[in-house]
Amino acid sequence: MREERRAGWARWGTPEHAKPLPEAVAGLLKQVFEVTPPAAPAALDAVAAPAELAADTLAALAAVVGAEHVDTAAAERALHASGKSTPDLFHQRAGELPALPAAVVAPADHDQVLAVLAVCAAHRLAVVPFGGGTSVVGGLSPETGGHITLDLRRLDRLVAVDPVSRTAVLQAGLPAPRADELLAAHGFTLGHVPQSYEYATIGGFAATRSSGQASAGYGRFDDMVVGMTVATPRGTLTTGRAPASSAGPDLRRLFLGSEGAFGVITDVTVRVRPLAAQRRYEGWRFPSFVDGVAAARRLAQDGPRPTVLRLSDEVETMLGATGRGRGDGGCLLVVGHEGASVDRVAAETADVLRECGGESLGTEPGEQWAAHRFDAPYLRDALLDAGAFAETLETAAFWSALPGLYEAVREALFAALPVPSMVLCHVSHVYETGASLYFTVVTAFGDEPVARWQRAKAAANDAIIAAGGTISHHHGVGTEHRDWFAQEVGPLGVDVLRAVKRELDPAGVLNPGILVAPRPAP
Ligand SMILES: Cc1cc2nc3c(=O)[nH]c(=O)nc-3n(C[C@H](O)[C@H](O)[C@H](O)COP(=O)(O)OP(=O)(O)OC[C@H]3O[C@@H](n4cnc5c(N)ncnc54)[C@H](O)[C@@H]3O)c2cc1C
Repeated sequence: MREERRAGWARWGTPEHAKPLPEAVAGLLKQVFEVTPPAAPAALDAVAAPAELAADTLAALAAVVGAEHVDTAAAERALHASGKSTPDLFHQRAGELPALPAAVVAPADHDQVLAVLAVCAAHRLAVVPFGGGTSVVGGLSPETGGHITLDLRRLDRLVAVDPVSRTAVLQAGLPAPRADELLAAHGFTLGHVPQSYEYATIGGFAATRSSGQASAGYGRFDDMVVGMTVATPRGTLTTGRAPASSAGPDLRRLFLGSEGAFGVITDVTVRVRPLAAQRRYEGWRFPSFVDGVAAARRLAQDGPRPTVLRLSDEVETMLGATGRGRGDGGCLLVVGHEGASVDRVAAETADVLRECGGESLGTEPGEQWAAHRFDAPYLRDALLDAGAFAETLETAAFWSALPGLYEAVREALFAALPVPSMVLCHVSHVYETGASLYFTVVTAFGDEPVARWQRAKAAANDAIIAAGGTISHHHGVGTEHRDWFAQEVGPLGVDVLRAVKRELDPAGVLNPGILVAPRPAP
């Protein structure tokens, strides 16, 4: 994994998994967007990283985890300085990392995590938990740098499986594919498949309240978590001792989405499901996005509930970004069924979709989507190599607010972006009461691509709050959404979160500036 991470410097995947741009897209970029390929990315080994930690601090950390697990090499620090948003990739490509850690520390177990936190509290040293490093909201980049990164890669065991209750205890640093591999040996799966599946970890999913592509059937990661062990500078907290409880507020919920600001999640007890006996993915065409949204709502509210439900708007359908565009207009809905009664559920779903005005395109578009479900970030690499910027943002709202939110975000983006730019959207997570919207923006770099994106993103964030959406359905808050998150929860909400943080992390060393801004000095 460490070699793979090196190979993934300044891009999403490793070069051998790179996906070339389709010729038509490459042509469009040159002719319409007039892009020119940028300079090659800075080499990882060229990143300068002067030593920053005092000898006594390094010795205290080494005494806990062993000197071989405290890495101060420049390359290792650079690889842990940020996540994988497009602005992160720009910083990496430029070799300029605003929040370089002073060391990367890799504890072996929960007790070592606790002991590292004690060292950090004693030395007033900021500490950033690091799972798969796939954050897209600045969750790994506190404002100052000079912190230590707590890389959880050695917490990589399946601790226990309870086949009777259908639960499993997974250590936080397990990457999702490895967690599924270990569970498969017991006949189980998580059913959690975000687009970042190849690299993201169990602890990261819990810390960010992640949501996967099959959330319609398996639920969000929040729904899967039945318990957690959390190391804090004040000691250990264990949450979740029964499937349901009315014993006070649910402390699990306090740590789900806490993004490393309240503690370090060291293991997660998850609900697991039997491995799917059958799978079937189909494509359906709807005359318009409005019609497709109405069909998705009908299924979400009245059933039957497919495992995957993914509706592209007209532009995304045309570009075939999440499935195969048919070139004959309308919107593509991908419907996936996994489990034991696929044929029955597929037939019942088909009846409903037909009633809602859908036209079956057979299994080909659905199977195509499934085969290419992880391609988009690789294509983003290819776009960046060509000189075009591709970045995403997401939100969610109640069904009644969804059409207004869709229009408001598109308008805000178009007003802030240069001409020509493209804005694509899909719905990929549905609930009885509402759904998510996921936007993709494609535009040329311009002179200052990061500033260009920041302006567009700020305009979209303002529009989201004004139109009644949440600032994030599944990417989290990090530093990038912090100001809008504060508007969403209000000043009292921020104070409550600060009070929790103060209690668990009195020295304020855990992920400072992530989730909530530090309290201003009196
Ligand atoms: C191309 C791409 C596609 C993506 N697709 C999806 C998607 O489909 N659905 C989705 O939900 N998200 C998606 N994301 C966002 C990201 O993958 C998720 O937020 C994921 O849950 C992060 O997991 P991670 O292990 O990489 O965490 P990291 O990026 O390492 O960390 C994320 C945050 O959690 C904290 N953290 C990590 N581990 C722990 C821990 N054990 N204890 C406490 N705090 C911790 C970190 O400090 C940081 O603030 C995508 C990202 C990319 C780059």
